[in-house]
Amino acid sequence: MPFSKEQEHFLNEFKEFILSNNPKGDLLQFGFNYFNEKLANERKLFLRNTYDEEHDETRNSIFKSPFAASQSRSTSVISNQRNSIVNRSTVVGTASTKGQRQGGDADSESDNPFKSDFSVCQSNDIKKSDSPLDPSTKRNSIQQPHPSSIQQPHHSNNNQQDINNSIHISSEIPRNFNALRRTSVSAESFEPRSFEQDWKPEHYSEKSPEQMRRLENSIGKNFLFNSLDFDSKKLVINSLEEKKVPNGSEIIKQGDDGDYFYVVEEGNVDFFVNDEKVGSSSVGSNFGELALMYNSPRAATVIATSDCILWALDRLTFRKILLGHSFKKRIMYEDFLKSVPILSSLTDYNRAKIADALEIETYSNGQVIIREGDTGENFYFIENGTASVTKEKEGVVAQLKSHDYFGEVALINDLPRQATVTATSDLKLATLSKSAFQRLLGPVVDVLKLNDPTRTHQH
Ligand SMILES: Nc1ncnc2c1ncn2[C@@H]1O[C@@H]2COP(=O)(O)O[C@H]2[C@H]1O
Repeated sequence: MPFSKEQEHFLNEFKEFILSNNPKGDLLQFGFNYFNEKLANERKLFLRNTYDEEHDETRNSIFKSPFAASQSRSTSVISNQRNSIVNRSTVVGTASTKGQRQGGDADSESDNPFKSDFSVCQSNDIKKSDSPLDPSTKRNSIQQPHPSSIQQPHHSNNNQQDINNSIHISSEIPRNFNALRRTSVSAESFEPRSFEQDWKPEHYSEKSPEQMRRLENSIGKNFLFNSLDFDSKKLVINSLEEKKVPNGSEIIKQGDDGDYFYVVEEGNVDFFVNDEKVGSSSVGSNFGELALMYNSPRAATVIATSDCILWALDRLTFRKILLGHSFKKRIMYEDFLKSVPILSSLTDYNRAKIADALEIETYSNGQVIIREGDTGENFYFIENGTASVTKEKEGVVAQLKSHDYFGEVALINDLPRQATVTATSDLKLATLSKSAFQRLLGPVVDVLKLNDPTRTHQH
């Protein structure tokens, strides 16, 4: 049977790529990288397209997404800053009179989404033979040499051409290529719409109406789930598997392939990168998303530090449902947050957590965002546009532009707002609540303090 046009094109493209890079040695790794990169780009384009569709009400808006430059579809992402994602019942903040707000608050993650009496269980006890949660598993130090950093798809900076041509794979053979070969690439296509009719997750098990109500009550508050429409939420709930994990178990091992994403109903876990503790989390939190999002090896080892009840979502359901919705902000804000100087010292993981917590506000030229003397509730990054900072006694004291931040002084010093900030163009802001600011910007607080514009006045 002859190849179809599409198949022929596909093969030719790969052939050309091999010819132009002339890889020597580990061809399999080379091929893996090529297709992994393609998959990542497909995902990114998909997310942007979905974002476009969701935001088409303001296609003519003049606000620009930080990712706009990456699109030759100049009317697409650029023009999509709708004031709230109302149609999907995902709104957390409604449009305020000050500005318009959209997005979810990952802060709600810190609420206990599982606090209700939780006897809804699937009796999916962990299979000893193949489960990463095998309670008999002892914590081993990691044998496999492994890149400590989180592997992420390459993101060239921003134009459609770049996206299409962003496969820049070295033809050099990785020295320890066998040990480092990543095998977790997933062949699943990133087209949620195509499965909606017939696709059922592998571990799908209908919950009773009573179980459903209780599960929905408990996880509905988690930011991961409150962005889902009714059908997707039902699918996710029916796909969750309960995992009981004894204290001391290794739930995830750094370097392994990603199989499940976890939400903690009960108990505490610690995270280790290269055997060094990097954090911990407890009730209502979630983990294990990175390997599934980026098709990369597990970035950390996760150990239960008490008996835990976890809800696990399989990789495919995670990718098909949650990735397209709940983690969209991570993908959308990844490049932006990387390019904000104050955040450059943070790890990718910390920036991802910030992206989860961001909310978007839009203001028109002339609108006041914060007023001198008010109580400080939020911290802001300028995603697009300009603003001026004025003090009653001094007049204009600063001009702000894209990638600048403001609103930190009141939060770090526990003071009323020290100045008024006014939009001097249409303005798009990414904002963090005070609690998210305190929780997520801890590592950069010293730098914020050093840069505190009121510091010279105080000393
Ligand atoms: N500092 C950290 N670096 C990487 N992963 C972390 C960190 N802290 C917590 N984690 C979580 O540990 C998980 C290990 O599996 P994943 O790489 O899939 O996803 C990871 C994150 O959810």
